[in-house]
Amino acid sequence: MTAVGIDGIEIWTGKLKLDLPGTFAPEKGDDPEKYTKGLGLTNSSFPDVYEDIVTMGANAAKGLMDRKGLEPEDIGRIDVATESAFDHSKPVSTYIAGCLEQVYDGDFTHANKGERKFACLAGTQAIDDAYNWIRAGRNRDRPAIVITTDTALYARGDPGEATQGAGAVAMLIDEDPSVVELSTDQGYGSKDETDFLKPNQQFPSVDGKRSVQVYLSRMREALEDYESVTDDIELEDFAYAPFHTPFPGMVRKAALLAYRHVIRDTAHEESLADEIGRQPREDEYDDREAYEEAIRGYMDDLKTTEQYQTWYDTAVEPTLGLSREVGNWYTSSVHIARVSALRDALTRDRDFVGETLLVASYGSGAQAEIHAETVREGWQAEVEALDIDAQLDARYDLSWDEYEDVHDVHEYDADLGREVEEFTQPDGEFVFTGWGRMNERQYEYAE
Ligand SMILES: CC(=O)CC(=O)SCCNC(=O)CCNC(=O)[C@H](O)C(C)(C)COP(=O)(O)OP(=O)(O)OC[C@H]1O[C@@H](n2cnc3c(N)ncnc32)[C@H](O)[C@@H]1OP(=O)(O)O
Repeated sequence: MTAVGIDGIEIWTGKLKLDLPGTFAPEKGDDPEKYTKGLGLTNSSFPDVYEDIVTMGANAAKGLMDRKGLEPEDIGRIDVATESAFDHSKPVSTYIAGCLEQVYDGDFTHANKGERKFACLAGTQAIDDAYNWIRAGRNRDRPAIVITTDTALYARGDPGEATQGAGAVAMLIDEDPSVVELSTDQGYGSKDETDFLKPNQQFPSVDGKRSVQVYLSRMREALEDYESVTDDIELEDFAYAPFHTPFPGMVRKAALLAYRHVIRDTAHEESLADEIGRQPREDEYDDREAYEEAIRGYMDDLKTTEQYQTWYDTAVEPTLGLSREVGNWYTSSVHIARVSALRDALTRDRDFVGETLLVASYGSGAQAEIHAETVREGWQAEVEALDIDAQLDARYDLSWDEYEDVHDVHEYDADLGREVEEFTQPDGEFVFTGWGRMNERQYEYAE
């Protein structure tokens, strides 16, 4: 079977940044370490006044097409995953295709376009759709572009305000890919949950603490479902485990839970037994409460062991590099975790072809999905081509007052009563220019 997977990746960050420990924490009266150590975040990216989900997505897609030498006629499909859409009918992919048609000869008339929604999981689902379309032989030898793009903003004063972010990732899905091949095996954990939602409103209604528990429960189910279609997972089989990362502290919790699950009844559990005992088994306890108490105690001990720390530092910590610098990018979040892992492998000059990643995606509402990806010949050149470090360095550092203005600019219903000037100069990129006669958003390419 011909390999199908990710052939190229491009990232676009919002061009502004908010320093969480330095600017946000003092205004909130918080200890800066709540951000750096607790949540695990240093900065959040924000969109400048002329940026939105369309400009960020189109800029990422243009970067990808230029680097891969592609024209519109080469692309068979454009899918956008977002939970920040501003239009209930016209998909964001049509706005993005319209942008791209301004700068390329030819058009995307022939391309199938769509928009995927399942909170942060939608990007992974859009990759699945493209994979299935290629596997079904309906692609006429053409690749798909999958774009994940979000402005992850929360209402001012919501606890989620600490975990905002904005950016986009464009990925080329093709046969014989140069970055990773996707596995056919997948595991799901899916339930109707009311933890994070936006019923006809821009900013989410969030039960933050519950959303953390829902994330962990769906992940555990997805892991069990994945194991039901594959052999039991062996820790040694995976070089990295990129998770959906709303904030790195969330992944710290998920990784510990996954590790405990995976090592049960293995030599790893035995080798820890002298130090922290064996894992509690439910049938050894009178009731569920006592069992859960024992599990919590075991987890507290487990996270301090050298064995666990070594695995975490090798397979998980390196996936959090970009997230710490940009915050939550919703649909893009697991995809920048994958890129962070690949960048770590590059830094370490790892002999990486044929190694495997265990990728764990999640969307509120709620569903988790787990699958494996195998690193392909060519990954190195693709990762070396990314210019995300330069983009991060060039971000404008917002003061508190400027942050308040930027939040208002991007809030649909806020009435500032004055113009807010842009903080950066557009340079060879798509920009938002205003509204048209049917209230559509309009864009231009700024040379
Ligand atoms: C949204 C998605 O993308 C989908 C999902 O993944 S859902 C799962 C994640 N949920 C979200 O991201 C929802 C949006 N976020 C939120 O609602 C909130 O930011 C939150 C609930 C995650 C945290 O809110 P909070 O109440 O302000 O923070 P709080 O729990 O007090 O502190 C955060 C962490 O910092 C730690 N901390 C606090 N002060 C600290 C300090 N001075 N030093 C070190 N650590 C500190 C806390 O102990 C806590 O860590 P643990 O959970 O490991 O104990």
